[in-house]
Amino acid sequence: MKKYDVVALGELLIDFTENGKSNQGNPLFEANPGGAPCNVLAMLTKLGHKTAFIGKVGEDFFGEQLRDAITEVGIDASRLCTDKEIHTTLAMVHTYPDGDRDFSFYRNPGADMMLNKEEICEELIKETKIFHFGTLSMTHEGVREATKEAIRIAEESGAIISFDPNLRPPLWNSLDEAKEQVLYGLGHCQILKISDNEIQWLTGEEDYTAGVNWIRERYQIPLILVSMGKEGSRAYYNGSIVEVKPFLQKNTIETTGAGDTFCGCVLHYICEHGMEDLKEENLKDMLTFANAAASVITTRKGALRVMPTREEIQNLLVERAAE
Ligand SMILES: Nc1ncnc2c1ncn2[C@@H]1O[C@H](COP(=O)(O)OP(=O)(O)O)[C@@H](O)[C@H]1O
Ligand SMILES: O=C(O)C[C@@H](O)[C@H](O)C(=O)COP(=O)(O)O
Repeated sequence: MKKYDVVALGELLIDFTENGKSNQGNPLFEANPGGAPCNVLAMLTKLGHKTAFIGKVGEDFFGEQLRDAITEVGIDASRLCTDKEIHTTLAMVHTYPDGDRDFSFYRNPGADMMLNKEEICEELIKETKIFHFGTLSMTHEGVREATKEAIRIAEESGAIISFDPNLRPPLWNSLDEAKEQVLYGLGHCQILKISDNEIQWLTGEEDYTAGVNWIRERYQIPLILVSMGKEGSRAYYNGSIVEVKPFLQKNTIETTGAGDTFCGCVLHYICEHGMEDLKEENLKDMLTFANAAASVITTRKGALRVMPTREEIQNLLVERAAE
């Protein structure tokens, strides 16, 4: 019996989310704990799963805030390292009127990039059913080596590997380098969550199914999820393709963390049902639950601390089914 359901590695940072204007008319920003892999764990923890995080923050005020936040939501933070010299990574989140967002990162360098191979705890990774990662931990050499070491251990111990590229182009020296690392991720995962714009960029295919076929001709990934923002999501599993419409909300304010919430719910479903022999009705249930949860997060600022409860998600499902 493994101790953890999901262990994730990657960035833990502060998302400065725009929140109104000061009396002088200057923009105000709210310091929300964020970082894609930890957002995923926060959703899983909310649904009752045992999770742990591997990453690095600075020995500073924001680093402490982040350690407190992930501990408070119930993620095991025993392998969250601190860097004495490099500050915690920060991201400014610029929100558009429809809730969509863009990031400006303050990471030159940032503490999340300073994680190194020696800090990877083999014992912890051996104790997880699922290992999850993205590509912010692959933008620079040292942390990339650490990520690959963690993947090696996870593979050796028979964990299911989950990958969400979360491509942030300004963080890469070149997009060719980004592509090379995304392809590395594809070669080492059994669950891929990829967004509409990422699959188009990676494969050169406008059509998502053609994009998935491009991936499948090169890599054997049993479960591929394409998240399509306001269009909902699709699951590709063996020969099945299932699409579920989104749960549009009247009060969407910003979509940061929607993809991570969605991904957390997919991993939740896999923790409960396994990866074998998923039927179309399973895939539909999984996507419906994940879309519903993700839509709730678009009505809240931040994500990590405010993940929906199982009850909130179920209430939304019941409410929409009755419409
Ligand atoms: N504006 C929105 N309203 C309702 N649901 C949304 C909205 N944007 C995203 N979602 C839900 O969140 C999921 C993930 O969002 P998406 O933007 O595709 O991910 P990512 O943040 O990784 O780019 C979507 O599949 C959809 O179900
Ligand atoms: O980790 C990142 O890539 C950026 C973070 O600032 C943010 O918290 C995030 O994870 C957004 O993820 P998404 O909106 O779910 O794609």
